[in-house]
Amino acid sequence: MLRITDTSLRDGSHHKRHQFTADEVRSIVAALDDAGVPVIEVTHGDGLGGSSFTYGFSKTPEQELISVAVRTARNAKIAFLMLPGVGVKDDILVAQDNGASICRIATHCTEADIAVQHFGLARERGLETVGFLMMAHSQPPEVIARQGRIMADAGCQCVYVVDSAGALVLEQVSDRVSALVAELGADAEAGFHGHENLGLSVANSIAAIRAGARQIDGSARRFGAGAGNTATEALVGVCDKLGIETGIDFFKIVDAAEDVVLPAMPEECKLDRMALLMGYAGVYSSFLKHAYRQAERYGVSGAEILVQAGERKLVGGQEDQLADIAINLAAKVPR
Ligand SMILES: C[C@H](O)CC(=O)C(=O)O
Ligand SMILES: [Mn+2]
Repeated sequence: MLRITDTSLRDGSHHKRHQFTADEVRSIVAALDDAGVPVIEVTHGDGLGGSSFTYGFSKTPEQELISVAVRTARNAKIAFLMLPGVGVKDDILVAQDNGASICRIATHCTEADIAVQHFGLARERGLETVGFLMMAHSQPPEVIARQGRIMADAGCQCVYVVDSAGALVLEQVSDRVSALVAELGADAEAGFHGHENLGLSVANSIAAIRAGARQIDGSARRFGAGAGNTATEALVGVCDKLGIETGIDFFKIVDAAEDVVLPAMPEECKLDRMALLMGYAGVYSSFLKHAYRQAERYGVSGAEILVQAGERKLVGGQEDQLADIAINLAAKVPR
């Protein structure tokens, strides 16, 4: 059976500027769990420890949200995300104490080695592990496979191709997933996390499944960074039609997305000019809100900030450079 992880309560945190309340988490987890979603990810958008000046402060401490999610879910497992350096090993232990059982560790797709000790700790403590190779469009399949091998050797049980920029197009997904599957063999599974910036997240997820991915991320109502993630409910419907079992009830997940998740969203995730530019230029989806903020602050074009972020090949953690680009634009510094 394909395993779908719903990340609306983690990737959606970017879109909500990390302002989830305990009540929202409670009602969304209850609805997703009732629909049969097997894994629900809950954390600050930038992972454990993300609540900060750089990334934006959480309204409710993420560990409290994790506890609420664990107490609410009857069947779903609760996962958390951590980026080594943003969070630290102790954060993993606290999340486990709060009842989370799946530890997802994300690195830029050339830097898997910074996660080795975190995978080791998570496995030692009996947590299930997932590895995220972020900005996977920026490296060819063989590099993704080599980096996946580093994660698997460190104890990662499923390595994800993460299309953080929503920039991958169909075969570019299957080529990366196939390379991972060939490299990992029986040592670990492969997964895929998509963004909708070029309107391809469901199709890309199917390409990933056909290339051998066993785990796929979705977000109900696409609640996520940029144009949002693969809509969980659309993915479930397409999987039903293709005969791919997910264990999720299509009618219940459609209702959950519309009646419970949508009311918690500040607005729908839009496939607009800014999102399309991100997909086209290969820009990290979670830069979107930061780009809007800097554009407003310095009176410059948000679209131009994103285009230059793509030219600079910025990666997650370089949010401060968006301010630098905006300042240069305002001062009309030639690039
Ligand atoms: C920390 C990022 O938001 C992880 C992610 O969802 C992505 O790279 O995409
Ligand atoms: Mn994402």
